[in-house]
Amino acid sequence: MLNANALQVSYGKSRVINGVSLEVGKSDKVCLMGRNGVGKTTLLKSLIGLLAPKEGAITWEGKEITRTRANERSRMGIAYVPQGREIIPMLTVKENLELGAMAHHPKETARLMEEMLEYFPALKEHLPRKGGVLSGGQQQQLAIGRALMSKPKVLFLDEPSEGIQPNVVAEIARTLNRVHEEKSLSVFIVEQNLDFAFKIAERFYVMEKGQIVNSGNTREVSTDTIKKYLTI
Ligand SMILES: Nc1ncnc2c1ncn2[C@@H]1O[C@H](COP(=O)(O)OP(=O)(O)OP(=O)(O)O)[C@@H](O)[C@H]1O
Repeated sequence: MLNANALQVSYGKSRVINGVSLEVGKSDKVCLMGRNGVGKTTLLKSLIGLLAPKEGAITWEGKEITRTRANERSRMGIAYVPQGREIIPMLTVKENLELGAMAHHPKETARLMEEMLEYFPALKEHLPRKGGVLSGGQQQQLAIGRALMSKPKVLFLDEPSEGIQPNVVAEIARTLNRVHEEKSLSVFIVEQNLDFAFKIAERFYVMEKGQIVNSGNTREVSTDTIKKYLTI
């Protein structure tokens, strides 16, 4: 479904992604692991259209989208939950969720909201509250809910477990697996929390210094092998 081929991404003269190729299939569940600063967020931003690669190509359902803007990729079904969540603190929870449907599916907002609250019932009682007053875990659920309101085919999440209580992290894993199951949603998670990532992902990629250095099936690799890449 989404293919990246030999991507190179730089900030000015500093090259951060150096020849990355990867694939996210239909109804796939993938995690991308690696230490701080190896380029995971940079790679994600280039896949969703926030950073333009210097070299290489990205295709979506067979069509080249390397220079397609993020907004257009969102219309095609590519959604993104950024690191730090980026919910709008002064808008209510309901308004934050509505934003997800506004760009491409405004007429379906009510139906999508109902569906979303099925997936995240904990948000129901907070709908009239300002997003900024929610706990970190609730804000993460809100950010995922908002992304799902855009009816994505693939959801990219940047470190969704960061700074969140273990019970909420487990609930987020269950919900993502449920949406995957019921909607054939593809999920691509950037993570450093191995347990969480492996509760969801069927495949993994590991990055070091801007390159993919290991990949495979999560059931066929020992967690110790992956941990070696994550510890300093
Ligand atoms: N806007 C920017 N301008 C210049 N350099 C940047 C910028 N954003 C990131 N970098 C650099 O690019 C490298 C990769 O950063 P990136 O955030 O992609 O890594 P990461 O693996 O996602 O790390 P983390 O786990 O800390 O989020 C780092 O050396 C970082 O300092």
